Amino acid sequence: MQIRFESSRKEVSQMDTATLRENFLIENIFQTDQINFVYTHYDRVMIGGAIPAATALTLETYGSLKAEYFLERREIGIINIGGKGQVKADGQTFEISKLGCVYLGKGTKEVVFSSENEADPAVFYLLSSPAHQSFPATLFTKEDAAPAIMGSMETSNHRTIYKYIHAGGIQSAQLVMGLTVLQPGSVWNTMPAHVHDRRMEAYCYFDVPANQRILHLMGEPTETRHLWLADRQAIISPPWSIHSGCGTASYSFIWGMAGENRDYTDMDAVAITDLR
Ligand SMILES: O=C[C@H](O)[C@@H](O)CC(=O)C(=O)O
Ligand SMILES: [Zn+2]
Repeated sequence: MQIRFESSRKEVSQMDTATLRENFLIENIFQTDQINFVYTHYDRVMIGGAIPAATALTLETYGSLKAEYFLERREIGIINIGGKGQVKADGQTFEISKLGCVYLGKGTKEVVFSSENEADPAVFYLLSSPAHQSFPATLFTKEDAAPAIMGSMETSNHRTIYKYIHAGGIQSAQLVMGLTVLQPGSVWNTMPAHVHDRRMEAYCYFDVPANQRILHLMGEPTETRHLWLADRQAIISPPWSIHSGCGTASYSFIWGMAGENRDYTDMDAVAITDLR
């Protein structure tokens, strides 16, 4: 497991492209028949992927967690961006289709990922944060998520936000998670941008056409930087950073946060005209 330490605002303002990418871009978590994680010290969030194809995959603990099992002191949100699959948690099986979400709380001992069809395997995005309290295992489909339409065609940011894990949805200790689907022809996410220094955030872009890219923006609002991301790549957003992107085609992405609260609307908006 790769461990990423924090960078200060000042350091980030002086990073070149390669250094920015080393610190914030997550390129290779999705590998067939593997579970891979990156551990970020921003709120101790773990960002991972699991593609069970030829075999089912069991979520194992990592030495650096010093825990008997992965979810001993953690909770996890799981969203499927691939074919139909299953998540088995302490004997309970959840069927999870594309864009479905399963939440598993602290104390869940055995977690197994599997796919219905090896040729079209489930692709599970995993986001885990420390938890002090246990909440029930819960499955949500995208229809359960009370979709919210945002933006407009005229400003190229027409998109649907599906909120799964948050104060008004699936209950958790601190994890907040959901996904956003851009309407055809719209390319901008999270514009106007915002910060929420009470919570870190991570984005994982998917359904990006192979020869297209996402121009992701980060940094303090008056000190922005950009990185080019491809399909199924994720990016860490420090609590003081904006997180916004523009695609060369329409796309979707999973967002997820951990920190001080679980209120989706706790954001400090940044006026477009104030960005630098
Ligand atoms: O704190 C919330 C997150 O940044 C995202 O939910 C924003 C987003 O999906 C969007 O505006 O497109
Ligand atoms: Zn945000």
